[in-house]
Amino acid sequence: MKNNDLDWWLDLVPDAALVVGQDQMVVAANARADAMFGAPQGALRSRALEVLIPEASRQAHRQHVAGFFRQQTCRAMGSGLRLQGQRLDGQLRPMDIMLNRIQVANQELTMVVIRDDSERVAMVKLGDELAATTARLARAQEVGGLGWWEYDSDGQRLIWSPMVPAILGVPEEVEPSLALVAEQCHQDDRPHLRALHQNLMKAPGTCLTYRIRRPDGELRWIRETIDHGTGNRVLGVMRDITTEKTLEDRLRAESTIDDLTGLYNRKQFNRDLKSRYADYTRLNRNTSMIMYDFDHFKNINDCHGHLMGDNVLRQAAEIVAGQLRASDNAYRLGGEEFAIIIGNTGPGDARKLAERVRSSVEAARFRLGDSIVRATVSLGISQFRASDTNFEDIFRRADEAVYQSKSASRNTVRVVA
Ligand SMILES: Nc1nc2c(ncn2[C@@H]2O[C@H](COP(=O)(O)OP(=O)(O)OP(=O)(O)O)[C@@H](O)[C@H]2O)c(=O)[nH]1
Repeated sequence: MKNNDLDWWLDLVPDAALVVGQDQMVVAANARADAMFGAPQGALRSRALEVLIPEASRQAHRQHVAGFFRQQTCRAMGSGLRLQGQRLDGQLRPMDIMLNRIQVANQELTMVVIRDDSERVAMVKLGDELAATTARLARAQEVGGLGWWEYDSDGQRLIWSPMVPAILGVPEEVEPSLALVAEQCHQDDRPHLRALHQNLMKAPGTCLTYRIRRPDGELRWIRETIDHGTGNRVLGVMRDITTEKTLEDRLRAESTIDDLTGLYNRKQFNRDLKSRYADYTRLNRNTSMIMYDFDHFKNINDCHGHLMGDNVLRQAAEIVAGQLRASDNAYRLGGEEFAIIIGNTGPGDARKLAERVRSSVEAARFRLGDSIVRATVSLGISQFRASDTNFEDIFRRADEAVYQSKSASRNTVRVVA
């Protein structure tokens, strides 16, 4: 090939191409090469090749080129490496470079064909990031006990994430099937789950908690939320909530507070009464106890509904709590039965407090929506006695006193000291 053929020939190359002499000067460059390196047309010619190479790679590049001229080969440069070229504005670009020996007018030259590798590098990076995100997400789902399934009503096809079989305790390769979930579901919860599955297309927005029995016999609590998938698809998110549920049950069992009224519960009442009895036997410090029970409470439920009944219990508890001193404690013993333990108080003070409780409940107007209800309570008072053999004796007498109030006229106070 002759020198003047070189430009014509380079223009035929579909990629950016340069021809470089052994002195590493650019002998010729096509328009694509100029554009790739951000040079005005023809500006690359007669430049040192090194201006197109990032500073950090120049040393390695010199050795590479020297080696190349010793071997008579055509090869990809730096295969396996991420090569970068430097544009004249200093910007670095990933590049794929092919070297080829050519002879022009008896000169040994190198033809350098360059492809901009940015897109491929960006795709590889994106792929790596996607793989990392997918792995993180899978791990998060595993840690959180979270699985998902998607049902396509057009193709009647179900797919699920690997966490679903893991939650169900079946092999990962098991064919996705909602019938399998229903089969494992606890028999008491199964009708609800089946109803949900039969109406999947109307289910988005639904949340269901159910139990499953895994093949290894383990019972698991699942909370399933249904949402819209893409197109005609329904998405189900299954969460294994066994740990939370167990904790919740334990906390409830350990709790000393009544959920409805916020007063202490029966468990705390027994503890406190026992401790007061110990004070009485050791220090001769007496305690009074008031017990009270709503009158004809069944009528309130029957006439105004259970919600109103709950509301009366809640509001009355607030009213009563407002009557107490810091040393008094109020309890809900169960149902519509309540108690107050009063420290260091004689029967006279206990009676005054009981009367205040009675009259404030009687005076209250219990409201729920537009409804207003009135209620009364029957109260009984008792104290520890020297003949008592355990802490429950005072309780039995207070109960007896309530019974006497009910038998008298209700809405009254009786004492069985
Ligand atoms: N709303 C509501 N009702 C309750 C709750 N606990 C118990 N009850 C109701 O309280 C009513 C108690 O009824 P009974 O034991 O017959 O007593 P009563 O109707 O109050 O009649 P007397 O005690 O004889 O005055 C029942 O209808 C129970 O269902 C509760 O937490 N909320």
